[in-house]
Amino acid sequence: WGGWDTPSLVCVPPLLPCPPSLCSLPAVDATVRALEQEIGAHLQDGRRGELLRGGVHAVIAGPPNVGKSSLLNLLCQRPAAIVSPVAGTTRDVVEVALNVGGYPLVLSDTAGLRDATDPIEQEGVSRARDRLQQADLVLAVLDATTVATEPVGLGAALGSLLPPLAAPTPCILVLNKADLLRGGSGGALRDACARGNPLPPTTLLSCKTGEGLDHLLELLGQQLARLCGDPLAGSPSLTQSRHSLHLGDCVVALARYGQERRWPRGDLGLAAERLRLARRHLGRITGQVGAEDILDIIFKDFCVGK
Ligand SMILES: Nc1nc2c(ncn2[C@@H]2O[C@H](COP(=O)(O)OP(=O)(O)OP(=O)(O)O)[C@@H](O)[C@H]2O)c(=O)[nH]1
Ligand SMILES: [Mg+2]
Repeated sequence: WGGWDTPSLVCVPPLLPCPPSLCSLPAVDATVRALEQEIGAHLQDGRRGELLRGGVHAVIAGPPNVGKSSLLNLLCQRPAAIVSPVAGTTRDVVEVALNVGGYPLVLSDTAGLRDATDPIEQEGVSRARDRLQQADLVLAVLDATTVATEPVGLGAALGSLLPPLAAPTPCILVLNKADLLRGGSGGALRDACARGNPLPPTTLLSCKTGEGLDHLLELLGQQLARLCGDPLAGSPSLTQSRHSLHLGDCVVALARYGQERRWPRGDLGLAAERLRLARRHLGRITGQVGAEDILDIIFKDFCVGK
């Protein structure tokens, strides 16, 4: 110790490596990695939160006159869609919101899928195909009195009915007009429904008598539970796309922090800036919001000015 006139002796030498117990960077790296993985797992929740908030979009599809509109009316317990014996009755998409077993369902009735010649019906079929591409769940309806009675034939009928979908979409096959089945075909179809493979969950139904409705509701409940998960179990779901967006940006910023730290000559200042950005994206969800976020929420959720 040389007193006040020898300041170099009291400075901590800047180039000495910091003792492991004091150096916090590896701990920060590990925490950031864990956070990145945790947020990534939330983002991989299969849109469960969004489905719980906005409803599972289920589309009723099938050839004309098989009872699609009758099915919609049966499920919503009111004559929401026009039913008639004339094939090609439904043109526009008819949408109803329902609650099935506590899960929100947005059910759409669509025009019968066929090569229509009438231009208005063609437009209806085109809208039906568009809806199918956006569906979270498909209720494919066939006429039980005209289909093959063994699973392979039924699977082929289903395959030729549905257009190739953008993503693998869960499906329930409904064989309607069961009240009209004669002879042994009812039994054969029941066997096919029970056997499953290569069919999706399949049920016989009569929209006229209500026979098979309980089984259909059971299958619907199972699919909804699979799509939405149990909202009371596990980690909270992301119920708004805004949350997913900010969490996605946050993960990107955390990943860039990691890149900066792995790079042999990575810049600690830039790495810190990545963390600051990540924190800002999280803040947009947790309440540290900017003016633009407030406007966003007002216009999105409260519809002021629309
Ligand atoms: N017997 C019997 N008839 C039914 C059943 N479901 C529907 N129908 C009749 O089948 C006809 C067509 O029913 P819709 O519900 O309009 O059929 P759709 O598939 O919507 O027809 P499009 O809109 O033309 O594609 C109507 O006459 C219904 O009353 C059923 O379970 N049993
Ligand atoms: Mg219809």
